[in-house]
Amino acid sequence: MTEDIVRVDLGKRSYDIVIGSALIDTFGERIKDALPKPTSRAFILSDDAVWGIHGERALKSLDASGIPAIVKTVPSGEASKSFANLETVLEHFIAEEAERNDLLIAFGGGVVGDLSGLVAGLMKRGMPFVQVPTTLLSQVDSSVGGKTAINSRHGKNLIGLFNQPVLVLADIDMLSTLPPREWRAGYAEVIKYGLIDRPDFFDHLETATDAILAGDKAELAKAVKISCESKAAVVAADETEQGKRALLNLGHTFGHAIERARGFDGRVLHGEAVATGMAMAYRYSRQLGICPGQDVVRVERLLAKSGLAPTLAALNTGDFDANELLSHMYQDKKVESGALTLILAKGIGNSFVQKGVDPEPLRAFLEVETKLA
Ligand SMILES: NC(=O)c1ccc[n+]([C@@H]2O[C@H](COP(=O)([O-])OP(=O)(O)OC[C@H]3O[C@@H](n4cnc5c(N)ncnc54)[C@H](O)[C@@H]3O)[C@@H](O)[C@H]2O)c1
Ligand SMILES: O=C(O)C(=O)C[C@@H](O)[C@H](O)[C@H](O)COP(=O)(O)O
Ligand SMILES: [Zn+2]
Repeated sequence: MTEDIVRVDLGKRSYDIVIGSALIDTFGERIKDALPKPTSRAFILSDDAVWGIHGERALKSLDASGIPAIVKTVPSGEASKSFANLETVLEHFIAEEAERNDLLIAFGGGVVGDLSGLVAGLMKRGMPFVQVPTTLLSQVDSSVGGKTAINSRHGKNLIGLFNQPVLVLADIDMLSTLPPREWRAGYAEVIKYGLIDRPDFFDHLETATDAILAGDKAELAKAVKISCESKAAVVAADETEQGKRALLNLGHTFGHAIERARGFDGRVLHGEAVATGMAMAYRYSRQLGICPGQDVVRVERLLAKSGLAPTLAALNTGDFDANELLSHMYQDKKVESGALTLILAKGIGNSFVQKGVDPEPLRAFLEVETKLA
């Protein structure tokens, strides 16, 4: 398989996303240019499961390139995006005398990536970091764009920094060990790009879903590349979400409220919540009379075909309370002067940012959503 390179164009902080096969075997050589000095060490942050499966190969490659490595793992899962882990990881790397001219490597999914980016930004006021995303979700979304965060008891990603990596290495072969549920969750963010502004991509996904979720390499590489191109273009235009970057948040105001309602305990994964949140955004758009009903049906159908839940009930985690969901939505980072911002849609591939959302019709909508079968 040939490699694809997608550039994230951010002036001095521009970087490449390398998408390919067996990248991990040449990992050491590939990060050499990202090392601030020839003597820099690699500080690797991973999670227990990913490191158990892929760590040995990564270390072998670093060793072959003569790059010393210090490894720290955290438990797998969303609960690791916590203050406690942030402290543990920082103190561990500081005890190992990490220097600003060393390189931090995020080796894992979005949890490890979000935590690592924050660690890298805080460590001695900043050290460079490389993203090595190992889940579908992290290859198509979280490793790109520099949003880093941990969760607060009040909500999702509320403590964080914009901090761009210096390189992203997306080895699609690593996805061969990913559990099916994680494939599906990551695929929600792939569908998101079609829904935002790529109706052609959405059309393609309607026929290519089975192949992508079965790990067909050509289809997978194409989906990862298109997703990264879409995200890179938005990030280059609006790095810190002053405007159009908010489109990447389609389904997330609902989705993050769902995750918060379940306490980040793994019952609902991020991608699963985003899938349901996107269907809700489309249904709310239909209720407002701005989105054709047949587009909503297509969205719900593709999500269901992908093993994702178009409704809260289909998440199969019990009841949700409309008022609780609405109160969690008010912790969203897009809230302005106390008013909600939602990403709504005029159709498939035609999403837009709606500020100043009126809470009362939304509350009524949520009452209905929490009772849907
Ligand atoms: N920063 C951003 O722009 C951004 C974008 C989207 C999502 N996110 C965040 O990303 C997180 C979700 O990321 P995720 O879906 O990658 O979850 P994750 O990091 O929890 O990984 C999912 C699971 O898969 C396992 N795993 C990872 N790679 C594997 C592999 N190759 N083989 C076998 N198992 C593997 C992990 O151990 C974990 O149990 C959420 O916290 C979300 O908020 C951030
Ligand atoms: O990169 C972005 O911008 C996104 O919104 C991508 C989302 O998929 C991702 O989940 C992000 O972390 C959500 O951002 P937040 O600002 O709502 O926490
Ligand atoms: Zn997301």
